[in-house]
Amino acid sequence: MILAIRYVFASCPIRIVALVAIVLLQGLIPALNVFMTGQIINTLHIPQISDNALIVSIAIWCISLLGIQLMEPLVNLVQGDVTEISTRYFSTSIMRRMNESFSLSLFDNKDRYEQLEFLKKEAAYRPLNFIICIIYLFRAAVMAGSLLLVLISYSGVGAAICALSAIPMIVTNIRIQQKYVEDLFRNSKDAIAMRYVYGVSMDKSFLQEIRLYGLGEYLLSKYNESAQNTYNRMHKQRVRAMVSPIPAMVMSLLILSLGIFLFLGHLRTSEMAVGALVMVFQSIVMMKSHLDEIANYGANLTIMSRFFDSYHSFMTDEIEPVKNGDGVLPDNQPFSLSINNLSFNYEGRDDKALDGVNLEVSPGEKVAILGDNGSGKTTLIKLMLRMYAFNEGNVSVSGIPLQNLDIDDYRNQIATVFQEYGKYEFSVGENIALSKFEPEATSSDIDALLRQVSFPYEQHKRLGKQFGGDELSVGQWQRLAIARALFRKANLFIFDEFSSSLDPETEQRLFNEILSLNTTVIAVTHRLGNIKEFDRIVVMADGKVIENGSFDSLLVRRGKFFDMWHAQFKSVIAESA
Ligand SMILES: Nc1ncnc2c1ncn2[C@@H]1O[C@H](COP(=O)(O)OP(=O)(O)OP(=O)(O)O)[C@@H](O)[C@H]1O
Repeated sequence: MILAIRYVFASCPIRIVALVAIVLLQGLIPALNVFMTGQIINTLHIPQISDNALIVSIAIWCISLLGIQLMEPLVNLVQGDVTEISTRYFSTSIMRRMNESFSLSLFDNKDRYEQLEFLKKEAAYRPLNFIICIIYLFRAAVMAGSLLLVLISYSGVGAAICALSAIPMIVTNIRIQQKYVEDLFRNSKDAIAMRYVYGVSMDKSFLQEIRLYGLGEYLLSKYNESAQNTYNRMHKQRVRAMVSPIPAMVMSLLILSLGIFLFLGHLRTSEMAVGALVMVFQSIVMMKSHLDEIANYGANLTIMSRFFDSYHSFMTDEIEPVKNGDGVLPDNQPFSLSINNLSFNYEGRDDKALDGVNLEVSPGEKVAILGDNGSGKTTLIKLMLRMYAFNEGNVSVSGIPLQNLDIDDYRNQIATVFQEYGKYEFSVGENIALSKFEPEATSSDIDALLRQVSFPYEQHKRLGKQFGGDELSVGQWQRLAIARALFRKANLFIFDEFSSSLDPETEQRLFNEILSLNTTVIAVTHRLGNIKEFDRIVVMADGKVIENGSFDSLLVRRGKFFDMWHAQFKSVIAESA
């Protein structure tokens, strides 16, 4: 809880102090109003009281009433600002923390992945709930406290016992909420399944298959199954939440009755106006209702603290295994690569994705990497890009060990088209130049690239239906990803299945253009149409390099590459034979 308050306070300290002050005032005004009611009733019975004193008391009573009405919109105003600033603070802190990470390891650790999903989902509303809850709790505490003070002036012991009557309910509510959180956590597997299936049934990329295979009912039944599990467990929990506070309620009521009894005893022996007696009862009822609020909000806060625990651990734990170095590579010189005995297995997996890989690439060389699915091609690329830490073998770039390089500087000199490239629903130009795109300036470089990849829209065209823009075909998105890579003046080009959705003509042309670049090129590909144009071909299987040589030398060898070539060009070879 302290942690949560600390983080929320750090998000906008000045406004929070202002909010606390306003809420404090808001909490005190009703007690002032009640107190003034008592004063007015009491003074009415004093014969020598002047009209002026009565008018002052009534004026204060009226002002306090006006205060009660005015405070609410003021609290809403400041509270609204605080919640928005605070929500932005948490979301941007999480985004910044993500940016601090160099690698992809976050997503391979099961616990971290779940934590990220949790934070992603909850960051949008948990700080907001917490602030509202804690403000209401604070206000209820101030209101109850100030009413208690009013009551103490009539009977200290009676007031104390009335206040104590809230304790059984506070304890019981907190216990119930803790149990609720545990159950919710146990439910989270079903909750994740529900969210996933719901997401799939609304996701455009699944829609064709859902229609074609008639998956709608199947998804519905999967959703219902998880929803039913959740319902069964949570319903039991809700029934328990309804029944289990009854003993605490009875006990609270008994303690309260004792307090009232003491009050009555005290009031019977003192000279008190009937009106003041009514006021005391009204104060007890109001205090009781605020004490109940404290019990509810206090219990709700225990649910929310899980978000802040998780946030704290995400923000402070050592989660990045890749260490940055300070080595800088010279500009405008194609990189060479030297990979020695490199082995790697993903977190949580015993089998090796890479197993003793050796590979030398000279500056400016064009190398194609081939291999069956799952043979380790993409993993090798990811390791070259420093997306994972490794501790078996080594990789050097232009003579400098990878782990000694400044990662940002190194990556700035590399252009890549990933197998899973980004489809940014920004403008066409932004998709190419990303952070360097200036909407006001039309860059001739971007226009030239759009022509180079034969892209049909101009650079200011907005993309993405949800932003009122156009939708692209898969191949058009891929052309944009290629243009994005070509925009960088890189010393190493890495392409992982970059042409899978291109039409043959565009593929042929872009392949040739890329191969004519004065830079080192490494291309993972399954398409062998242009393979002859590469200086060298590397074939991988089971995480190992099994063949490495020129096109002609590998054909002569009659190994895996020979089989691949024949499998792809069987009919052409047969015709020409
Ligand atoms: N993030 C990951 N976590 C765990 N295992 C992974 C991960 N990514 C890949 N693997 C495993 O590593 C092995 C190599 O995968 P990789 O993606 O490098 O193959 P690939 O040769 O690029 O395959 P493809 O031709 O299908 O793209 C596979 O067994 C795969 O299951």
